[in-house]
Amino acid sequence: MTTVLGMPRVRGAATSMPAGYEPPSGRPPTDALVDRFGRRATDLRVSLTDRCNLRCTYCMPAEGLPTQPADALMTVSEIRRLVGLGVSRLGVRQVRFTGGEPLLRADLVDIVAACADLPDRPEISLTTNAIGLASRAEALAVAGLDRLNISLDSIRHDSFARLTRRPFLDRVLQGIDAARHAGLGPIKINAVLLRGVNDDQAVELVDWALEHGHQLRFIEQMPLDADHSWSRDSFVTAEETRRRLAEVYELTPDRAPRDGAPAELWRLRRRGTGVGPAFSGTVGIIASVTESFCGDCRRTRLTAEGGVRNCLFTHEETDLLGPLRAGADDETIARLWQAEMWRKAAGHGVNRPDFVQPTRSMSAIGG
Ligand SMILES: Nc1nc2c(ncn2[C@@H]2O[C@H](COP(=O)(O)OP(=O)(O)OP(=O)(O)O)[C@@H](O)[C@H]2O)c(=O)[nH]1
Ligand SMILES: C[S@@+](CC[C@H](N)C(=O)[O-])C[C@H]1O[C@@H](n2cnc3c(N)ncnc32)[C@H](O)[C@@H]1O
Ligand code: SF4
Ligand code: SF4
Repeated sequence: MTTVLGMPRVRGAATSMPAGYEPPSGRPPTDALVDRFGRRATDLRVSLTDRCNLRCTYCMPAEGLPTQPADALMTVSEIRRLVGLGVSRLGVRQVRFTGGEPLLRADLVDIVAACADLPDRPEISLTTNAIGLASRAEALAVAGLDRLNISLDSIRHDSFARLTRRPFLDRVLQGIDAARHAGLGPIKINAVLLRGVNDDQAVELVDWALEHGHQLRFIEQMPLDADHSWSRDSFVTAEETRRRLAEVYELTPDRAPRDGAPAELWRLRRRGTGVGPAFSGTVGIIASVTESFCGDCRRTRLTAEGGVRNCLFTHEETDLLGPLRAGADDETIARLWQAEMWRKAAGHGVNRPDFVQPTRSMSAIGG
């Protein structure tokens, strides 16, 4: 077992610790965003809004959710201050903007530019549903966006509309094209498979992605939907996804170091004897539930209202925006941020019998 800061590093079995291990209490011992299990958060995910123009069934309810008033959201300068503090004092190296739908922020280009202009500029990425990206991809690239991940669960109009409850597939595809033309590729495409809706479409999604030069990642559905419709017995597991792909492709694990990434990469080779297109490439599988990667977690999150969350599944947050608006200095804010990360749990606990879903759902947390 490797140790960081003299503490055991959690690997693999994310929710269990070595017998007898007592995590230390008290204050974190360095200026980084460390937790009691020796993990160091260098990857900051910033939610820019809790609003969205889709209603994906695994995320939001059909009628939407109450949203925060505009003045409760972090402004461009507040985002720059917190991201800057994370980068200059707390070891953050990567920043990802998410939501809700980050493209709904009219000032998204300004937010990206403000963070790209920081000393020790972090890598800047975006996770989006791509609606409205067609007209903004170029400006985002010029502002300093390094890369982006786009969510797309089906390339069939009927399934897309059923999953997202909106008929906007063409707009998403236009957004993806525009991003590629703006030089924002290679683009990662995130797809959640839902039983009875698109679980029969894994291979066609892979074929489409390979044909267009995108990297597709299948994501296990997590119990973070507002409708609480997730069921342990029916979500599509990584294992099942691999089985479906194996009917058409030979899958071998990619040997590149995973380096804390949620996606496990698999190399694909189409089976057959020269019949059909000879596609090959990689596919990612994000097995958040059945093969969790919490032991290597490098994440810290800011909600759109400036609260720190140490995990997607935590039930608690520490407000940073309130103190910032009240005039707190960088030292005070950094200590609050560190204290929240210090109490991060070993893992998400979804597989434990006493698991309780967080009150906030994915769009409100920032996925
Ligand atoms: N378990 C877990 N899953 C997460 C977390 N953050 C995001 N996800 C899931 O991972 C999926 C992919 O996230 P992305 O926003 O594309 O980011 P990423 O895959 O971490 O980013 P890359 O650096 O591009 O690999 C999301 O759709 C979520 O379902 C997290 O902190 N924990
Ligand atoms: C919450 S969305 C926010 C960004 C943007 N609206 C989008 O959809 O890309 C971020 C990611 O979370 C994923 N997501 C949402 N709910 C999820 C759930 N219950 N389980 C797994 N992934 C989920 C989406 O598929 C998307 O890739
Ligand atoms: S997954 Fe993204 S696009 Fe879909 S409802 Fe949630 S926030 Fe909106
Ligand atoms: S569930 Fe929590 S601990 Fe696990 S990878 Fe996600 S944020 Fe990290």
